[in-house]
Amino acid sequence: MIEVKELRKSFEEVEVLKGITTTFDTGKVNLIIGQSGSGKTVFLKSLLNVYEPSSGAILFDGRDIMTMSREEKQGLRSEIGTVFQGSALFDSMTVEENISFPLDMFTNLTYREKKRKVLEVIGRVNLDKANKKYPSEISGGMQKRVAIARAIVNNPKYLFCDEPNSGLDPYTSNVIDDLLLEITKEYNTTTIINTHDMNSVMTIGEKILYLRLGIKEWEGNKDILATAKNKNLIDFVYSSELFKQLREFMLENNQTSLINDKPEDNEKNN
Ligand SMILES: Nc1ncnc2c1ncn2[C@@H]1O[C@H](COP(=O)(O)OP(=O)(O)OP(=O)(O)O)[C@@H](O)[C@H]1O
Repeated sequence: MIEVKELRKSFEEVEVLKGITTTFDTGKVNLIIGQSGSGKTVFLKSLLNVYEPSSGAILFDGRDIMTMSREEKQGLRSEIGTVFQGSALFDSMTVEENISFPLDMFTNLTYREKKRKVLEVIGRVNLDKANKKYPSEISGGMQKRVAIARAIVNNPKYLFCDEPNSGLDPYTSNVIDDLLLEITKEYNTTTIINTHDMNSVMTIGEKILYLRLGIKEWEGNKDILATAKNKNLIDFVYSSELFKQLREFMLENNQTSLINDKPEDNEKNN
């Protein structure tokens, strides 16, 4: 679980994050959404301590990153898996070598132990036939799966993904979404994903945090999204004609979720 309390981040005179308080539960997929410039990347980078927050608290299962020693931060770093935009793979390394990288960096495992773990996650993301290939020899969707395999190879407690669907076709995006949801359950990770993909929001958004101008404008989940009353949120999520019509259809048919779950009554800040 990650708890965020009154998080603020300024760059010189400009305050980008204006006191965000929220909780991300273990074993859940948490999505951060919002218009360009709303502060999603600064928020994610603050959680990862790439940016030092100006004030507030960020607790990783009770451990406040703001008061940790350098060694404690390094220890925490080994518990975090990341999937960044563009997959960020090493071009000169094979799929297998790319995936082994965090084990080489953060563990003292033997070659055989690393190999076993790498082959296990390669199987998990269905890349068995690609392990000796280089990133340039595989598709964008496969590269994303390599990045996900690399993020989970060291059994992280926390999984951070920045725009995991960017540049992918809708079918491949669904494959990646399904994989991230399954992995979150199997590895019991606290998963936090920055996304612009409204399909992801409606299918895997177990928790959705909507940022606007650096504040938490709304939080909820995919099941209560269609009935949310926050106008800014509605304008943002249902800005495309297709999603607008889908929302109207769902409301008319009293079906607030794409999946037939019962909506939970936990909408806040609407
Ligand atoms: N290193 C930085 N120094 C100064 N200002 C920054 C820095 N990084 C981001 N900002 C500012 O913070 C604001 C939020 O930027 P951020 O990148 O977090 O937006 P975003 O919601 O992730 O946008 P997008 O969806 O386009 O990626 C912007 O006004 C941006 O100019």
